[in-house]
Amino acid sequence: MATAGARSAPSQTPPPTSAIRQTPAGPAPGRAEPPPWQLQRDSGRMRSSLAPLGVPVSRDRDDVSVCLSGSWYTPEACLQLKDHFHGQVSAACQRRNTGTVGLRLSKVVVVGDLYVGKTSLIHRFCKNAFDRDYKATIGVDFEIERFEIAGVPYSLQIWDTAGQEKFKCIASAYYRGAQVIITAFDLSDAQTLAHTRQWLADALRENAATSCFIFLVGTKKDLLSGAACEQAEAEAVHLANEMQAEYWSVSAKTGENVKAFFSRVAALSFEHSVLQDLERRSSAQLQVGDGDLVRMKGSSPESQEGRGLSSLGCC
Ligand SMILES: Nc1nc2c(ncn2[C@@H]2O[C@H](COP(=O)(O)OP(=O)(O)OP(=O)(O)O)[C@@H](O)[C@H]2O)c(=O)[nH]1
Ligand SMILES: [Mg+2]
Repeated sequence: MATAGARSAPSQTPPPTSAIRQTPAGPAPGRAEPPPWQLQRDSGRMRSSLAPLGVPVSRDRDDVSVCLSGSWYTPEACLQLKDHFHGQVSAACQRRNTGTVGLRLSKVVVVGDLYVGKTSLIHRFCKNAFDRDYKATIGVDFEIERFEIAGVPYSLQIWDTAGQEKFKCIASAYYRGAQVIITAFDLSDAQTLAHTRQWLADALRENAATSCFIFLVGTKKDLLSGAACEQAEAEAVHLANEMQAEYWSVSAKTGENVKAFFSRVAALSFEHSVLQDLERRSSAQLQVGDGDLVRMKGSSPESQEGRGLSSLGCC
């Protein structure tokens, strides 16, 4: 597999408050970079937590070391590589000052050709199950997955959309409001990779590119090996670069990389949500602060009307 750069879509420059660092090169082969979160199973559900914050220790390194190990890491596709949450996010988590983030659902939309394995990928993650038989998704379906990240509850609403043409108009009605877009293709079918451009374009028609994380995910990794796999991945990494997407390859059948992939999705969107919330609250506070200043000067808001802001100064 490979992790490659996520884009938090704006331009390629991370927003000022973005936690995601661009890393010029990956860790040495076999040396796992300390992951920012760790995974726990809780009643069959995936949970992720960052504990303790900022301390480079993981009790469950396997998935992350796979995705970051040198043999899979592809720096040419990597726009950003995350190894720590943004300082403001860590601090907010420690102070339990994450606002409404724990109450909201972050929307993840999975798109791609029929039969590429979108439903299977989601089921592997959410239910730890795999079905060999194909049952086409009709329209859309969704799963809600709850996490705990750094002690903060966090939920992803994962939308599974139909790849069949006849259901496309139903499915596309659900693209709007996505925080994460996952474009999936079958590693053993080059056509499905070529089609991901169109799938992404369709999803972005309903979403501001600057507000989404985009992933390109090659499925059915178990079907390929050796040179064929390398070739397929090289092409995918190339396209991921163009899309400014982060590339992963997974197998719903064996479970390879599935947990690590969704953990990354959760971590990135969690961090983004917390930063957004902090920004929103600090600008709201600024506005309230202005009002307080007016009152502190000893006059009612009404009496200030008609007086310019300059008249509120201390002199
Ligand atoms: N070998 C292998 N087969 C897989 C894998 N993932 C899915 N499949 C098989 O591929 C077929 C299609 O999988 P689905 O998950 O239903 O595909 P989909 O993308 O949801 O299809 P639509 O709902 O029609 O868009 C099924 O027969 C799955 O068992 C995988 O990782 N490895
Ligand atoms: Mg499906």
